[in-house]
Amino acid sequence: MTSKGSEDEHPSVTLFRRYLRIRTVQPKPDYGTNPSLSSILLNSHTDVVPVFEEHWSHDPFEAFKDSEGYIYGRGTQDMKCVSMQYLEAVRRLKVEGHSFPRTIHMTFVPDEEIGGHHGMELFVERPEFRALRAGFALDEGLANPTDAFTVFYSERSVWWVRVTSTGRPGHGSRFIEDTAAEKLHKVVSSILAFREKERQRLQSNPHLKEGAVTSVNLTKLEGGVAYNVVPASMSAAFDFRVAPDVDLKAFEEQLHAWCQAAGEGVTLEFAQKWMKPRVTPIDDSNPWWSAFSRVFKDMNLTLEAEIFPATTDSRYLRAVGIPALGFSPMNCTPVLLHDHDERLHEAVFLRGIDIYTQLLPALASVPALPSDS
Ligand SMILES: CSCC[C@H](NC=O)C(=O)O
Ligand SMILES: [Zn+2]
Ligand SMILES: [Zn+2]
Repeated sequence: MTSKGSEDEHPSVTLFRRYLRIRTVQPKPDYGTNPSLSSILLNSHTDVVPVFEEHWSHDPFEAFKDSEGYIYGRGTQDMKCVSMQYLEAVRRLKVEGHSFPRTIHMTFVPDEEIGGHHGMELFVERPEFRALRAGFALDEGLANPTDAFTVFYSERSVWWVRVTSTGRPGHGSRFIEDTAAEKLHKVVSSILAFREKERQRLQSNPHLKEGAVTSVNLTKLEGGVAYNVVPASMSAAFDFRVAPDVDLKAFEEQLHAWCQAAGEGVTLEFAQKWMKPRVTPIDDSNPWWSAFSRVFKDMNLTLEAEIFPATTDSRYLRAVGIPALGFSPMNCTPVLLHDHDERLHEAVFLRGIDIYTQLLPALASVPALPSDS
């Protein structure tokens, strides 16, 4: 038999022949990996967000595939596709007998959808994580409805803020002075005016993408006991996503100033307050970026670099000094993460494996860097 190995060959013989193909010839033996170099980390989270089954065309956990090839399911985009593409690309490269100077690690982590506080946030502090010696990481991105692919080099800081307003209570028929509602209304107006300013700034500049401006939404209003009782306290909750170029200290002072301007007894508290925005450089000063972007050039694929509008586990990786890019290989695909009828075309999924099969050798072959020693 002269072929590369066949189905009737004993698997041990196939392995032996694969080993023989690795050129471990002195004086430059290709031993495969160089463990003195930092590794590549392929991260994905395994949890998914809840579903409203009544709004789905198909059972969201059946992985239904329609006659055109669209696969429906929670996690098809966010981000079970990526976990499986990593595995399939690595499997393909191993079957083909490749080895690279840098080790490739894959992590499958929990709890990302609820902030990663019991997942990646803890993991990056563990000795087991440090032992991976990750020099660069890939994590999730978003689909792109056009022919282009999007890559994310930073993300906005999540700030969840509750403003509580206290004031004078009384009978609902009276003109009571200094009510909680009036003061809360002032703060809500200030914050929503800021929201409108940022919205306009985004809308009027075609060069700005969503992640480059700060967003805020009023997401909860709480308080009150009865129609005819003026309450002593009311609160409003806001979901801020602060752009990475914002001075966070000054922004926090602005929030306090809006509360103070509304009157006495208006305070704020944070339910989430990310204070470590980081940006992975996307120019040739960053050899990881050079390797990553070169693959897209070579494959003749368009790449658009953006700031991730929400949060991912990449923030924890970047905060401990690991350059990370958020990338989910889905072009020509509407952004359906967290949505009803989340779906992905099987051809896009398969193409993604091809892309990782090109990307991983390039990243795992980045020559030794000063940061490796
Ligand atoms: C701070 S916990 C929130 C995490 C969530 N991540 C993905 O959707 C998000 O809302 O961005
Ligand atoms: Zn996700
Ligand atoms: Zn998600």
